[in-house]
Amino acid sequence: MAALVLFGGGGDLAIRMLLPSLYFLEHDGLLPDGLKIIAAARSEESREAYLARVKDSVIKRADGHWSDESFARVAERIDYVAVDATSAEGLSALKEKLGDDRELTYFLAVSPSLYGPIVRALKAAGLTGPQARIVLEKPVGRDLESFRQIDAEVAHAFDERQVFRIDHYLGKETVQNLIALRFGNTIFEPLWNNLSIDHVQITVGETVGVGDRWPYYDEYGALRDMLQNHMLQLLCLVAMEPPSDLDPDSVRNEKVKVLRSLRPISAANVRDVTVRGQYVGGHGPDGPVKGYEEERGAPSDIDTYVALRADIDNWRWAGVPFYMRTGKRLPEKRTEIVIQFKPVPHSIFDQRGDVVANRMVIELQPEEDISLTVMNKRPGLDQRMQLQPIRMSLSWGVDGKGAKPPRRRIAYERLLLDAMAGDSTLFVRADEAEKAWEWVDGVSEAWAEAEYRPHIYRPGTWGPDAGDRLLARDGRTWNTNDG
Ligand SMILES: NC(=O)C1=CN([C@@H]2O[C@H](COP(=O)(O)OP(=O)(O)OC[C@H]3O[C@@H](n4cnc5c(N)ncnc54)[C@H](OP(=O)(O)O)[C@@H]3O)[C@@H](O)[C@H]2O)C=CC1
Ligand SMILES: O=C1O[C@H](COP(=O)(O)O)[C@@H](O)[C@H](O)[C@H]1O
Repeated sequence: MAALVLFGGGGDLAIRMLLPSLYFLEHDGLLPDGLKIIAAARSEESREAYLARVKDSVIKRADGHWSDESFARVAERIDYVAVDATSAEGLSALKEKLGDDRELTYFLAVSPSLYGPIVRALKAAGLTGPQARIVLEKPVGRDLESFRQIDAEVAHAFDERQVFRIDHYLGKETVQNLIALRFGNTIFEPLWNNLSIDHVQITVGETVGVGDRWPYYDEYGALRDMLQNHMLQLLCLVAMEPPSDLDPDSVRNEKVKVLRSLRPISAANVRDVTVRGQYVGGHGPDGPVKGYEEERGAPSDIDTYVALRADIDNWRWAGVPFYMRTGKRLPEKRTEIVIQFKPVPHSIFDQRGDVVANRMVIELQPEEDISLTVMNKRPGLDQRMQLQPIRMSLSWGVDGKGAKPPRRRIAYERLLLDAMAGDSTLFVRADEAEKAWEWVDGVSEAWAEAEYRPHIYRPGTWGPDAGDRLLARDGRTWNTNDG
């Protein structure tokens, strides 16, 4: 029989994301027959109390998709067990519940510092084996060295084919749609290079602050929390060469090549090509909000905002900057990739400013959409032809048939199914994570060497002014989505 064990089953990620994902998979009849779900954490909690917490969380997310029957079915699979997962003895209650089950998927929704100890304990308890799989949440480690240490510990008990390093951005529908757009169509590929593309922007804006997560966040900052993983993965999917097929290794080989081509950033140019920021207190959309240092209760040099210019040194992308920015307490929850095409080489229209360069916006949040801005003629009998930019959306259901868009899935739904089925295409291979850490370590070392402290920014703004100057220096501006 198969079992999914959620270590950290009582924590924020599990309650807010993983259990609701499992409910939706149950609702859609996609969970494997007979699958048991065992939530494991140290706190003593009855199964009933745990299920009540899960139910509250699912109801919050269900939004028109709640079903008592579906919840009853998923609840039947769920058990809760109090364990200290860092020692073989601590795992005895779990071992008992697993009995003879050997098709085991372990999901480590715990602090990365526990990955090594938990893997050691699983091995010592005899709970590893060729049919077991382990899912590791990001970030694995906080730099290249700690990544390698954790990876070596994991490798004592699991082969690479059994290890699933999760990056939930890869489970987002639009991210997979980007693969479909690039490799399921012929029209974009001839344009997808430095001949037609001026630059690329990747923005991940969040309105929330760090809040209670500061003990974790203060060691990682925006660079390690978001850019090392989610944002570099997005960059890889935009920039990679077409893989020969969709096999996990074919895709991941191409992503690694991109990471290897990233130009290192050094202390000599770090102030020109990167920006660090940290929010202070002020007014958010719902009233006054604390600054990061007030939340943390002490001064801190950590970045809650980072923006940088990445250059990919290969034939396709030479001279095309990839600008990336992410931060907490920004004005909008917005995740998007902007492909900015070059302007027309010569305008035949009266005023050059009439012609706006084409732009493709791949929006992941708040809406999922891919749109292309093209120029067309403004209707009318004006003597001089008037142009206007038109945004064509490739959204679900915008095909004139008025189809109702499918429910927007939680990214973890896809990834949980894939991990249990052993499909690692949408997971991060060890060498990808290594290359990403190597590049990001270069940035953080350059910050340290150049003694680059974060600029402050007010909540509800798009970060420090230096973030705008990063693009202004190259004669460009961030996408504002207002036309
Ligand atoms: N929260 C989020 O939105 C996201 C989180 N992540 C990653 O997911 C992981 C978990 O994060 P999050 O849920 O926020 O963290 P939490 O602190 O909310 O949860 C951690 C969980 O681990 C359990 N735990 C701690 N020590 C042990 C132990 N020795 N044995 C068994 N269980 C233990 C805790 O329960 P108890 O104290 O009862 O043992 C708790 O259930 C982290 O790696 C984080 O970086 C990644 C993306 C987003
Ligand atoms: O991994 C993380 O992601 C979330 C943002 O995820 P999203 O799917 O809502 O965009 C971020 O808030 C968190 O700091 C980080 O650890």
